[in-house]
Amino acid sequence: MTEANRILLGVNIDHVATLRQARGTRYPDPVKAALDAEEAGADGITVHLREDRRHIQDRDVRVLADVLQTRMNFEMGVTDFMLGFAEQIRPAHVCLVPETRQELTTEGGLDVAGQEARIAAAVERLTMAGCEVSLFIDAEERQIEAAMRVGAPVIELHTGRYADAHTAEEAAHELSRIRDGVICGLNHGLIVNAGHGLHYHNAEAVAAIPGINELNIGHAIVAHALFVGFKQAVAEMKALIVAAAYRG
Ligand SMILES: CC(=O)[C@@H](O)[C@H](O)COP(=O)(O)O
Ligand SMILES: NCC(=O)COP(=O)(O)O
Repeated sequence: MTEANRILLGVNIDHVATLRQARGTRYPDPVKAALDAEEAGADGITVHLREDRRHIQDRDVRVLADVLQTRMNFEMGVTDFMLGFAEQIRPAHVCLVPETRQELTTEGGLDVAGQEARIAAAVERLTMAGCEVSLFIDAEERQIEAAMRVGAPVIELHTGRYADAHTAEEAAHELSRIRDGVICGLNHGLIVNAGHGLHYHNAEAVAAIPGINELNIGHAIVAHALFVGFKQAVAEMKALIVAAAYRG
């Protein structure tokens, strides 16, 4: 395998915490899931500390920061509280995401082009704290160019529209938008990740896009883990995307 067809898997453990929060129990523990994921080949662990704390809690992030062997990708909305929290924790990666309280899940990409000064200030604060900042955006040229202007070295392209496509034509169209986004990001010197809604039947096509650096996948892995165990679920996803990237 060469640098050109290497792909990384970031495992999002939010929905292990969703199950715990549903009953207010101490289990299942997302920290245990993170450690199992690392043993099974995860290259990093993603957590989204939502403003409404529906899944991951502040303590989870603090404990993970102490115990992870790989690296944390900390997803957060652009708020003063979250910026201060990230400055304390100093995760290796911070991914800025849009957030509304009522949404079922993250619905679209961050509008970087529409709020460049605000995002640039956040990127600068986080960079000063030693975090590599990525922006979770739609695969649109104007958002990718804005990401570059605000100084973020990394973008994560939102694959939700591809994942939610109802027909093969729609999926092909959304996939080609992601492919164009990857090319555009690389041409602007950015590291390009992707994620959201990817599962065992749709991730390969995204992994096969040349130049993509990392896929962040959570819900599908946690769901599959119910039947095969967490390590096996992670190992299967890792094998699937690595093989797809290798085939190209
Ligand atoms: C930003 C993103 O795409 C994911 O982290 C997603 O937010 C997972 O958590 P939710 O299901 O709470 O949206
Ligand atoms: N940023 C996307 C992510 O971390 C995982 O999203 P999902 O696989 O839970 O939809």
